[in-house]
Amino acid sequence: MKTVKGFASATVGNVACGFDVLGFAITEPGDEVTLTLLDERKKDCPVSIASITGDGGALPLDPKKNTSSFVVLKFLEYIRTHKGVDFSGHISLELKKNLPLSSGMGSSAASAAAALVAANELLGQPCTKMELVHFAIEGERVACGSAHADNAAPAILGNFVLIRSYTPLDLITIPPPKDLFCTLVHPHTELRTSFARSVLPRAIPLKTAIQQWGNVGALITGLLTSDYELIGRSLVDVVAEPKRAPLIPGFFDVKQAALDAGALGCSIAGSGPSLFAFSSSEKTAREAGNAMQQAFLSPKTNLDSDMWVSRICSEGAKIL
Ligand SMILES: Nc1ncnc2c1ncn2[C@@H]1O[C@H](COP(=O)(O)OP(=O)(O)OP(=O)(O)O)[C@@H](O)[C@H]1O
Ligand SMILES: N[C@@H](CCO)C(=O)O
Repeated sequence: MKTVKGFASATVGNVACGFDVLGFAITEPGDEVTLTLLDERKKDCPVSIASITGDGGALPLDPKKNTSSFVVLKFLEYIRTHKGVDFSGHISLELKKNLPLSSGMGSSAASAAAALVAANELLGQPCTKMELVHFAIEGERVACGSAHADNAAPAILGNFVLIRSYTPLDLITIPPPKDLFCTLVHPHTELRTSFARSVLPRAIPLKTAIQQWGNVGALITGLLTSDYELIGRSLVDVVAEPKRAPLIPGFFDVKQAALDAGALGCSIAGSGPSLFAFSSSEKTAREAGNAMQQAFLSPKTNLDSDMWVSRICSEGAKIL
């Protein structure tokens, strides 16, 4: 009986201006998926979920509905049709859910990415990490109805990932500047990605688009040249943030608290309700996080929160 444990960390989608085209991974927290290879197939499905812990009973045990098992099913189908690997055994899956659900921290993608690296290892690495990204993206469709890649791709590949094109998928990995630190603050409230997407406009004025793609280009330049000041002034989102900010209690106060504490910039993490901030030192990143948590605790919002300070993860999903 062979057992493999995979790990994938939280990710931040959009990075302010890069709606659905830019995301990055942090080093912790993350989800863990343990896969055990059994000789005999149970029922007619090659994957079953033996246990899920840390989700308070919220997540589906149906292998076609949980992102972790769903993506393994897609992976098995792919290696049968494209790699000639006809898997006749059974995979039993245990999910240790460390990321909060509907948090904006790429929770559904982390489960999928951890399961995929474990499945790939279990079956002798038939796929590259780049191939695994395709299945992880399909997992996002199961989670929220939209196959966006800005959590799934960095969850597998690490670093910043820019999605130049979805069809065909063209991903560009961007290593982080040396002294860039991320503060992630998760207020204790949920916001479903599917709902946060439903409030967005279907079309945007050309003037708005011009502002947005100017910032995306500048942010990428800032990352590639380690120009922290440029990174900070490019963290501007005129498309999603104005529509989603009202869904996050105290958003503007929390963002201002981060900036006042010296952060380079601050915006919604993915679809929220978490916020992320960038700083050019760990000390400032911690001070920004403390200030953001205090702002969430103000009488107006009175929300407890969790905070993580991390460098950008350059490793991606891994075997533990
Ligand atoms: N393994 C899983 N982990 C988390 N959510 C899952 C998982 N499998 C299925 N889901 C479903 O996905 C939904 C949560 O996804 P959602 O995209 O809202 O959260 P998120 O991943 O934290 O957000 P974001 O993509 O904004 O970072 C829930 O409805 C949940 O039932
Ligand atoms: N790009 C996605 C990320 C979800 O975490 C969105 O903003 O809906």
